[in-house]
Amino acid sequence: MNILDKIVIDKRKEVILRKSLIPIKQLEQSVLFDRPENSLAIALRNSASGIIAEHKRRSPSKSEINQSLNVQDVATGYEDAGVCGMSVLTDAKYFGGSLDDLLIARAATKFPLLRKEFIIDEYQLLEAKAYGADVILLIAAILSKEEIKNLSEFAKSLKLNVLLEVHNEKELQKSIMPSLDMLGVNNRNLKTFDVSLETSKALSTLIPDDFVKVSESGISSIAAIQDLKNYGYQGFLIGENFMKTDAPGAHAKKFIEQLEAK
Ligand SMILES: O=P(O)(O)OC[C@@H](O)[C@@H](O)c1c[nH]c2ccccc12
Repeated sequence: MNILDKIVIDKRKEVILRKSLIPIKQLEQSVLFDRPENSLAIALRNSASGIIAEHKRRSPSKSEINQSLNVQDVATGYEDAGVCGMSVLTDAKYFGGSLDDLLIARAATKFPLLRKEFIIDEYQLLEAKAYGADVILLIAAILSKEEIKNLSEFAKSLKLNVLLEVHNEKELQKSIMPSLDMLGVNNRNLKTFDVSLETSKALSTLIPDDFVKVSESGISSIAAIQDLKNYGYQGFLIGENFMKTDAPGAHAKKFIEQLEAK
């Protein structure tokens, strides 16, 4: 069994437990529930840099990245840096994140927030909304076409943007549908952890132009972004390169300045 299978098995158990602890009604009563759409897709289309910066303490591929930072400082640092939006890992077991991280980031900022999670159930979309997310991630490798359709349509009804993540042509072919806003290509194979930016390049021509194209993972240089822009990418999801430093916001700021100077 690969790591992704393990994560999904644990996630199914976690969602059952969460549902029994917090009823849907309570999530819907969150003061954050009725917020208007705050579109990451539009922010990316209008941006010169297209950076989405991530909060990630650890990961199965890297174990520890940074355990000492405070999510509020990271969030305000990223917002000051001028990134288009922030991705917040909320999985606890494998990534050391939580829904409270999302809530803290929401309280501190106004830019679009992505709940970075292994979504398998509509309940997690209600949680995302209730804790302040504007965008959700759907991972094609763990969902059927039917599930992608149902979850993305439900997300749209909650005024959440949808970023659909693929890693190969087969996942892409089953996923293209109008209820998605952005198509992300993960350069990291979540089953083996191999990373190659060639994955984004190879899949770029197969993504219809009406979706904002996002390249995810393993991006650490200005040159890589310039290269990916030539393949039509408008969004660049960067985690470790910023999070491994003692001041992710300051590093994101410098990175964006260099990018915009080119
Ligand atoms: O830290 P990196 O290599 O810059 O990657 C960030 C992000 O793309 C990565 O964390 C990610 C992409 N898709 C995911 C799905 C689940 C968990 C994590 C991810």
